[in-house]
Amino acid sequence: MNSFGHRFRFTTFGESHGKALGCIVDGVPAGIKIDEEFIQNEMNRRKPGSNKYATARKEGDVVEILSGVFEGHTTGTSISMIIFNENQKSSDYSNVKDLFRPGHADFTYFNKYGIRDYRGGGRSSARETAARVAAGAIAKLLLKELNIDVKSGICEIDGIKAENFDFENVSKSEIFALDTNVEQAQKDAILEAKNSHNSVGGVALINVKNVPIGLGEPLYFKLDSQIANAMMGINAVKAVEIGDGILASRVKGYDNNDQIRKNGFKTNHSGGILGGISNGDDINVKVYFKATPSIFIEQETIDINNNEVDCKLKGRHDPCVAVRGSVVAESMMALVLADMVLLNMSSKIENVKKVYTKQ
Ligand SMILES: Cc1cc2nc3c(=O)[nH]c(=O)nc-3n(C[C@H](O)[C@H](O)[C@H](O)COP(=O)(O)O)c2cc1C
Ligand SMILES: C=C(O[C@@H]1CC(C(=O)O)=C[C@@H](OP(=O)(O)O)[C@H]1O)C(=O)O
Repeated sequence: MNSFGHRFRFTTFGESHGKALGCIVDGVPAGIKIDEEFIQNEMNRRKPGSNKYATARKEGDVVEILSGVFEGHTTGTSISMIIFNENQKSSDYSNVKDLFRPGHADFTYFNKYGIRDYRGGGRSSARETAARVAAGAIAKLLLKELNIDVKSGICEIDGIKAENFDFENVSKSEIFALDTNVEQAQKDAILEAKNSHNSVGGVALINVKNVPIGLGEPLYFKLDSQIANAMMGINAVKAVEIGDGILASRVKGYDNNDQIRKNGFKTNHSGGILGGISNGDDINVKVYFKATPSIFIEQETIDINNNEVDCKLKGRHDPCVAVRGSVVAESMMALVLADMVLLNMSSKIENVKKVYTKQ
């Protein structure tokens, strides 16, 4: 069982080759209009089997809401949602039943638990991220009420930077014509890797607009630490950068500081976060996905009895997980922000009084 969040909480259940996956979202205020078409559209943006850049496993990823919604609005009780698996092909995994795929979670799951659902990696499969996107859609509906807008896009695939995207200088560029705009050279790199039975990695950029000042709980639940935790919890994510990230360690203070005028910050090197608290500027976060571990080139590994063996995989895999992963990262950002919005309501006595005293 995984749990996430303080006020706006969610947990997911299910395995990739089991009967179903789902989530429970708790702490959602009553009265939010639930747009089921919006939720399904979010699911469709992530779902597998939609194009040649994704795994061929075809799933409808249709979400059924089981609780917490009445006459189209949240009731303040926990919202549970279920997504039935339709297209498991577990026979693809029969030859890796007793061996560990390099780069996947097989080795660590088996050593930690002594038992492993080898079918698609079970719980370690990113199929679980479907449930996160369902939960994230509820968070987005809350954020929509506050006009907070979370978007994502691909800024790099296999080391190829998006042309319209000034990756080295995020804070000055007009980057946010986003929405998973994978450019042609990047698409070609994905197909080239796929055709040579290999895979590529990539970087997604998450941008949030209309962020109120004050989100984030110092000192131990800083907004940036919560975002990093959420992003690093996504399968295949190996690094997270807030704002200019690594670049901030390479430039001088004068060039990194965002100077302030009465109508706002002149630049946004910080990624919209200072002292763990949102400063009202856009939040910009880059999420680095490694190349898909399951590839179709023969590799060396060991089996559960420590014998050295060759590993030749079958099945259906994403040649580049960053593309669909960007939607997951966007959902995780929405979940963190929804949580922080609710937590922040009690940061000042004026806000508490607004709720508890008659106006
Ligand atoms: C959206 C998405 C799709 C993924 N698809 C695959 C896949 O088809 N095959 C695969 O081996 N790994 C895939 N992964 C990555 C694995 O789930 C991940 O590498 C594995 O669980 C090991 O975890 P780690 O890479 O975080 O250490 C995907 C990840 C994401 C986010
Ligand atoms: C099913 C999804 O992606 C899966 C993620 C995944 C992995 O190892 O993470 C491996 C593949 O699983 P399978 O071999 O069972 O098809 C992908 O297809 C999904 O995203 O919904």
